[in-house]
Amino acid sequence: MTAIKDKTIWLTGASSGIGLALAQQLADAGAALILTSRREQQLEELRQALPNSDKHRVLALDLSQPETAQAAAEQALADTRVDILINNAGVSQRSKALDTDLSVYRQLMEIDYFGVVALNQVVMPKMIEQGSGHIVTVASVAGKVGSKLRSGYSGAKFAVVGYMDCLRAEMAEHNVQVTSILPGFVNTQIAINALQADGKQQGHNDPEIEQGISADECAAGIIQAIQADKAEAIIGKGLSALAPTLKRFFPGLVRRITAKREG
Ligand SMILES: NC(=O)c1ccc[n+]([C@@H]2O[C@H](COP(=O)([O-])OP(=O)(O)OC[C@H]3O[C@@H](n4cnc5c(N)ncnc54)[C@H](O)[C@@H]3O)[C@@H](O)[C@H]2O)c1
Repeated sequence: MTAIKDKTIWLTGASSGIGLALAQQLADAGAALILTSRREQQLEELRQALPNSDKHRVLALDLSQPETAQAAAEQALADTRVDILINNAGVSQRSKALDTDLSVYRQLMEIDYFGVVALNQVVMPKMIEQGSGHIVTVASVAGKVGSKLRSGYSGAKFAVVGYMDCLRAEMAEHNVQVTSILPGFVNTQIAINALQADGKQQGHNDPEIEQGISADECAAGIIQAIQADKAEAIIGKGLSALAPTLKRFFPGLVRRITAKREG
């Protein structure tokens, strides 16, 4: 059982969507937060608006440059205990495999995969020394089931789910919990910020994302999964949340559905 109150929690992607909802709920629950995303000013405004603002701090990092982000975080957190790391920052994709520039695949891997590996390497030595800790990554149902227009995103999310499985095996002897979160559709900026074939943002929402669960519901589910030390938690409703189970028992059905659906 992982407690939240008075824990130091490093949260990435805190400026928007699921991360913003997590920041609010974790601060309400009495955590001391290290807030990460790219823009320092935006994070500082968030920090000041949170309950117990003096307990929280800001650490702006660009996870599309994992080596630079890792070095900056190592320096900034050298003397800081981290009880829980929540790797939530991420970027999605809306483009066909046939058209997508190789640089877009690399960018998705940098942020959604290498960014996670880089920050985990900052906290792992601390957690091993502490004899406890919890590493959480917000992956996706797309890390279990592929569908159209997401070949790079799904590739990065499948990779991160596999990496987290290995990490769980290696961290067990150190009393470090490892949790992968697999959200279905959640109504955030994810589709608006999704990369297209040329690397430009899509700039508009998708109907299925608009009809997804709220960021608040998703954040509440993530906190429950952390508290219960779940290895993996699917959070969502409808087909997007059922997809991993359907794929396991009815793979042919899932292949037919994904070939038919436009996104
Ligand atoms: N919304 C969904 O339907 C959905 C479904 C499954 C998984 N997810 C995952 O949930 C996580 C949060 O996404 P969201 O839905 O809140 O989307 P969002 O676009 O609203 O938020 C993404 C967050 O990641 C940060 N980020 C993006 N690129 C970054 C970079 N280079 N460096 C540092 N921070 C960066 C953004 O600043 C923002 O805070 C992502 O990992 C996403 O893949 C979302």
